[in-house]
Amino acid sequence: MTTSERSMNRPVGIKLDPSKKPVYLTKSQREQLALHDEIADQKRGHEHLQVKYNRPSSDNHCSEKNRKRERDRNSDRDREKELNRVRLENPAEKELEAIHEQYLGSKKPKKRVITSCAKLRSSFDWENSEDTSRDVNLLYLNPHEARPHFGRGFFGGIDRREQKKLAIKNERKIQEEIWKKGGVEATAVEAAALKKKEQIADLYDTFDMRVDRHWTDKKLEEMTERDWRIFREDYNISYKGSRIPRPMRNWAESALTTDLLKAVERAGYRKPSPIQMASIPLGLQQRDVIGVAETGSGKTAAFVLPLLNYITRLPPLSEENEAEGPYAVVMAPTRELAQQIEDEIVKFAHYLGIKVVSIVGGQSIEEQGFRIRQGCEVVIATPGRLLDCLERRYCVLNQCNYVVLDEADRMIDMGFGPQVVGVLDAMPSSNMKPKNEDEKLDENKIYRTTYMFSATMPPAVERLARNYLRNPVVVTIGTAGKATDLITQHVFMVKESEKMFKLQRFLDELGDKTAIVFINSRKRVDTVAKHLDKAGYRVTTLHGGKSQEQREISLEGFRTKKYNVLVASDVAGRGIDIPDVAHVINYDIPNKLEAYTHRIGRTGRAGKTGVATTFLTLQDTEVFYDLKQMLIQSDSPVPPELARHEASKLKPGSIPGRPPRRNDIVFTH
Ligand SMILES: Nc1ncnc2c1ncn2[C@@H]1O[C@H](COP(=O)(O)OP(=O)(O)OP(=O)(O)O)[C@@H](O)[C@H]1O
Repeated sequence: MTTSERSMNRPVGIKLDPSKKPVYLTKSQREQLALHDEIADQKRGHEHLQVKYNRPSSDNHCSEKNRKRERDRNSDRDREKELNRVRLENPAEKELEAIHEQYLGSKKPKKRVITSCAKLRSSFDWENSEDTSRDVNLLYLNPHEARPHFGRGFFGGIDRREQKKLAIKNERKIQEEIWKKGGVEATAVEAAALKKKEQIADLYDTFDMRVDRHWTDKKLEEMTERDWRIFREDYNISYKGSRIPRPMRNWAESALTTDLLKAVERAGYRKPSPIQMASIPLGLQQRDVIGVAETGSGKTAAFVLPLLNYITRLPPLSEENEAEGPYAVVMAPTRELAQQIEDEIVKFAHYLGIKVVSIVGGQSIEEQGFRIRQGCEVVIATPGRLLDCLERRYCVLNQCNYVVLDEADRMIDMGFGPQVVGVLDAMPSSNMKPKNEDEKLDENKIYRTTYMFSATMPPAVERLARNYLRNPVVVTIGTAGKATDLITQHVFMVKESEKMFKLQRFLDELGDKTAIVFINSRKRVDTVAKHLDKAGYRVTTLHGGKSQEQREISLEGFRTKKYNVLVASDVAGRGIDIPDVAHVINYDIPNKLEAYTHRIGRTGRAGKTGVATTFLTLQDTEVFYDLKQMLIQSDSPVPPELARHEASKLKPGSIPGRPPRRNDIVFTH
């Protein structure tokens, strides 16, 4: 290009005349000049190309248009930059800009931050038509279409059975092609794996996605994951733990021995209760279990049956090993409960011919020691007395690998924690399960199995469990700590002086039914019982201040309905199973709500309904909050005096005058 040609196209304001002296150009003028020349060159080149190929193709035409647009945009941007620069050289403009920046923020473009996510995001610049996967895989060729199959057991109209089958068919085809191309043959393992997958896919034909049958109509092998989920929901069973075996749906499906199943039938237990369904299979696999279920829901059989099943696996006691102690130990907080568990074990061990000994306070320790040394498979004990026996060497636990802590929280609450730990430490530790929860247990090996059961599980028990249980499974039926829905709860706000009169009114309505009246202190138990006795009621008492013999006579008299009112302290609050108690009356409310749950649980047992009445005074503020929550939770009426009392609105231990937190502040205009 000649100089004259160039000068003709110069931008306005920059004129060059070669005949005149050289002109000084500023930097910006030089830049402008260079840009102009560059644009002119490109334009010419393009015109040249167009002439060469005569007519531009539509694509070329498009891209040329785009390029032109891009060039225009660039020159606009340059012009704007230049204008800004000139403007900012002016001090007044500079000041204006600074003020603008101060109040309205900088106009400078923000640097774009590329997040790590954005870096990884891939963008494909190929088109659908370029996708080659459809040549190889039929699945892509015929993408699955949703068809109107609603109401026929398919999810969202998708026939998963067909989908699964097609997927495995294609997988086999592709795999075979790969083998063919590579000139190799499938190994037996690979072929078997493919075949197995096909078989699994075929199974979809018979069940799984179909919801036409309820789980109760299905055989065990037909149960799908979904059925098991519904089953657990139906019985309110929830688990916490790993590698959990399936619950049992009925006795026939359990792995209990025939003798035990016969004993279950003999006891009249037609169907297992939810806690039994969930925890018996766990016990049979020697898993450690923490079982939390409502009062009267059959927890005793839930630990007794796996315990007896375990004993049947061991050699019968002989002269050689009977001095080594029992095979299993059950600990319970009270003597009455220990004796009740003994009865339950004897009931289920009917066809096994095993010996059970109970070791509780109030009886001769020497005699108890003698009975153990004579040989027994199971010992039921209160922790204090058992530790005493162990320390005096009346008995040893050299071959005991099965331990049950019934009402574990109560034992800790009563201060028996050290004794429980002492007994656990006296057991052989060589058979503890591996700490690693992924390690599979050897079915033929004997491990130490620990069971903990209660209707309530406060944190102190969880601490004990952490130290002595290995990878336990926590089985909860319903809501932990909640009273069973079979009990109708009433709470009355009364004055202390009104209690006796009101109690008598309730007892008058009993007829031939039975009632337990709970009172917080032994002394008051005796006083109230005396009063009722004088008034002509058939009353007996039970508390820790009575001799063992008196306690047994009282309980037996109440069981046989010789007496229809039992006035008792908390000794009778836990575990005691007396059928058909119609009414539980809390003459005094216990100072902990867990005790309340257990006390009222003496009624409404084994599927029967019951009534619980509680007298509350204005001095019992300690439990107001928890009691109100409990009543609300179980849809029971809350007396208005309790509902509006300040103590029922604030959890004990929380600070009423706490300054409001940031989130609590409400701004008003
Ligand atoms: N599967 C069953 N079928 C029928 N009755 C049962 C079944 N399981 C337990 N029972 C009966 O239910 C009653 C309560 O059982 P159990 O004493 O074991 O309850 P629990 O859960 O231990 O109660 P608590 O928490 O008060 O100790 C007992 O009389 C028992 O015989």
